[in-house]
Amino acid sequence: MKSYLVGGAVRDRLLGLPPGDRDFVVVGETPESMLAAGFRPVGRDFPVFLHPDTGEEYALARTERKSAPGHRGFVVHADPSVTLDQDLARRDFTINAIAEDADGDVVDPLGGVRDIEARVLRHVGPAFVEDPLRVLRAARFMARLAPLGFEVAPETMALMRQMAAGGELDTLVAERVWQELSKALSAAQPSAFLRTLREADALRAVLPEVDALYGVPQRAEYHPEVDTGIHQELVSDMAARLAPGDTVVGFAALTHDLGKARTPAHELPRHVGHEQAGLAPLRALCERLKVPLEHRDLALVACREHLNVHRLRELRDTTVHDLLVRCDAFRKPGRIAKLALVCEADKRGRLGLEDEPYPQAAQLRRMHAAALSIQARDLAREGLEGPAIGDALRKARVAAIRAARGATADA
Ligand SMILES: Nc1ccn([C@@H]2O[C@H](COP(=O)(O)OP(=O)(O)OP(=O)(O)O)[C@@H](O)[C@H]2O)c(=O)n1
Repeated sequence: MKSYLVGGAVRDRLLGLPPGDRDFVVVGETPESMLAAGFRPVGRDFPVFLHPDTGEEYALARTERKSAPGHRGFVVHADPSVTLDQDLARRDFTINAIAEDADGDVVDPLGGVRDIEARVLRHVGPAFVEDPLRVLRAARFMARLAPLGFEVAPETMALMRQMAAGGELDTLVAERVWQELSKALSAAQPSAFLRTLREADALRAVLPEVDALYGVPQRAEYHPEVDTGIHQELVSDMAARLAPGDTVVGFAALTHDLGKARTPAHELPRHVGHEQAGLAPLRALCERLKVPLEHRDLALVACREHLNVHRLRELRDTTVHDLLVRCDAFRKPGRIAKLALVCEADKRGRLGLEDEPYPQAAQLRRMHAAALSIQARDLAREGLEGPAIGDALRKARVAAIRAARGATADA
C-alpha cells in the first residue's frame, strides 16, 4: 500500500513545532481493499479509515467538487486513479499540502516548503473559495503562526474578502465556528485570529458581539490603548500567556467586556454598568455558537464579577463571601483560579502595562481556599443541625476570609 504523511504533521515538523495528529493519504486503493487490509471505516462523507494497530487516519486520495453554495454539496471523487498531486491540489493552503513518503522524502508540487521558509500562508488554488470554513482556518492558523512571522498572502486575503462579502460565512454551522475559535484561543496569539478576520471583513459575520467593540473608546488614563477592540486583543493574548492552551480562560478573557459596546454615546468613554450590560450579548453568542457549558459559565462569571475582583482589597469580607457564592465556588472549586487568571489578563492586557503586578489574583485564591476549607460536615460534627448549620457555615467562612486577607503566602 502506497501511503504518505500529509497536512499538519508534515507542516509542523518542517516548522520545528511539536507535531499533533498524524494523517495519511493512500493512493491506488479502494474502500474494499482497505477493509480487506483490516482498516476500519470512519465517517460517511469522506473515504477515511483507521489503521488497525495505530488508530491513525488514512484517507483515500480524492478530488472534491462543489455542487451547492456554503458548506454543503461536496462531491467527493475517490477512485484508485486519483493521484497524490490531485489530492494535494484540493487542499486549503500550500503549507498544508506537503506530503512525505515512507522514506521521509518530501513531495511538494505546490511550493509549500518555499512558503514555510518565506512565512506565507497562501491558498492552493481557486477551489479555496468553495469552503467558507477556510476563512476561519486561515485566521486560526495565523493565531498559531503569526508569532513565527507568518502573514496571509495578499491574493489569499483578497479571496477571503470575496468569500465574506458573498455571505458564505453565514452558512457555517455553529460547531465548526466554535471549533476554529477554540483552536485560536488555545494558540499563542489569539489576537491574530481577530485581526485576520477583521482584515477579511469576516469578523462581524461570525462574532458580531466581539466585532462591535472595535472603535469603542475607553478612558485613556486607565486604558492607554483606548480602543476597546484593541484591549480585547491584548487581554486575549495575555490570557494565552498566563494560561497557555486553556480555552475556558481564553474565552472568558475574550468576552469579558462585551457590554462596552452597549454604552450610550453620551456616557463614553466611561462604561458604568458594562458588567451587567455584557451578559445579554454574551448569552446570545454562547447560544448561537453552542459554546460548551464550562466555557459559558466562567465567561458569565468573569463578565459580571471582573470589576469586583479588581477592587477585592476594598470589598468587605461578607461581600467576598457572597461573590464566592455567586460564582458557585464551593461546588465548582476550580472556577476561582480561572476567574483570577481572567481578571489578571484583563489588568495586564493594557498597552504598556503588561508587567503590572496583580496581587488580587493570589489574594482571591487564598480567600477562596480558606473559605473552602470549612465544610458543613465539620459543623454537623460539632452538633449543629438544620438552618443553624447554614448560618454557622457562613460566619465561619467569612471569618476565614478575614484571616486570609492579611496572610502573605499564596495558598
Ligand atoms: N477545510 C479544510 C480542512 C482540511 N484540509 C486539509 O486537511 C488537512 C488536515 O486538516 P486538519 O486536521 O483540520 O488540520 P491540520 O492542518 O492537520 O492542523 P491541526 O492538526 O493543527 O488542526 C489540512 O492540513 C489540509 O490539508 C483542507 O484542505 N480544507
